[in-house]
Amino acid sequence: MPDLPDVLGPYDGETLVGKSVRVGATQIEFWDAGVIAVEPDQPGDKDVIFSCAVHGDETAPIEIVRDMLTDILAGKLQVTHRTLFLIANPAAIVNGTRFIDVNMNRLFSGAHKQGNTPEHRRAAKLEQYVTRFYQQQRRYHYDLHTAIRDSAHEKFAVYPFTHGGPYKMEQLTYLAECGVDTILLNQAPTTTFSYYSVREHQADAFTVELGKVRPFGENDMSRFADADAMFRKLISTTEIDLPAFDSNRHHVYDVSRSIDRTAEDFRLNFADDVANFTEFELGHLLAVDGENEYTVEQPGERIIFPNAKVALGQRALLTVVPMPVENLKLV
Ligand SMILES: O=C(O)CCC(=O)N[C@@H](CCC(=O)O)C(=O)O
Ligand SMILES: [Zn+2]
Repeated sequence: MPDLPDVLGPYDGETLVGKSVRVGATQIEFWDAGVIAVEPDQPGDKDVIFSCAVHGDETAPIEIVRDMLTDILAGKLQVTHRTLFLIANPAAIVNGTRFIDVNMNRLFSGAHKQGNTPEHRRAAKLEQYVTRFYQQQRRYHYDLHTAIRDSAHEKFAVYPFTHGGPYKMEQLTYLAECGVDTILLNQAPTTTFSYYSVREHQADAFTVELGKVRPFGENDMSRFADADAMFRKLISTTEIDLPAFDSNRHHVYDVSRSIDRTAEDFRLNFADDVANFTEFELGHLLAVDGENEYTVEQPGERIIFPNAKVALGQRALLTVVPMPVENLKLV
């Protein structure tokens, strides 16, 4: 298992916390371990957050963030817009696990007040850092992840619940340019990091799934080239020149059901290697939660994020149904 400094370069923060360095016309401040604010002297009108390692074993996003930081510190990537990098759970990275005590991506929007583990405390601090950071009117937050399973759509993003608000064509196009051609529309409030930024800070925020979880050293970084290039473009260009919105580029799925594990004897009725977005026929038994059986209720219903090992009371499976892009309220 690599030590934190090996995987993050100098960004573990123990030596840098409270310090700042100057690179050209940019100040780089180390607010905390894994919390790095990049402040151009004459910033543009966007505030951009990239977070990674909300799940500590999702290594590709950590490498993408590390490489951006390395290039910023070397003066090779010039930042135009204020940018905050959040390496959310360094302890879980060192441990090589999704989390230490609890899943951090269930602890935002105040849910961290329900406990006192290191993850609860870190989630509370991350909220404070986000609040401290956002100043401009145009706010963005891309919370970068990789998924446990293979996926029929390798790259996809969760569009947090908009409370009836429209979906932004510009954001869908930006994500498609990143290679993220598939969007899940969440239809309820959650305690995820991306929903927190949407709800509390009116940011355009997304959970972005960039591929499959792999250990450090096993990521094929060429698979992230488009995303990496667009992330860099976002922070270094005053206004990105995006192509016009094209509905044919996007696969959209509506979240149909969120199935929680409530019983000790929870099981999924399909194999561990069944990929995200796999469709089952109507009536197929998907999961058994104690006395309750969950079967496919709608034609075209597909599974996503299945995980029988989640803690009691947590989401063990989502189901989604395809939605024609034409049905979306777009702006
Ligand atoms: O692959 C999996 O089963 C989990 C991948 C993952 O961490 N997904 C996020 C999605 C967050 C969201 O719904 O916005 C999570 O479960 O936290
Ligand atoms: Zn994740």
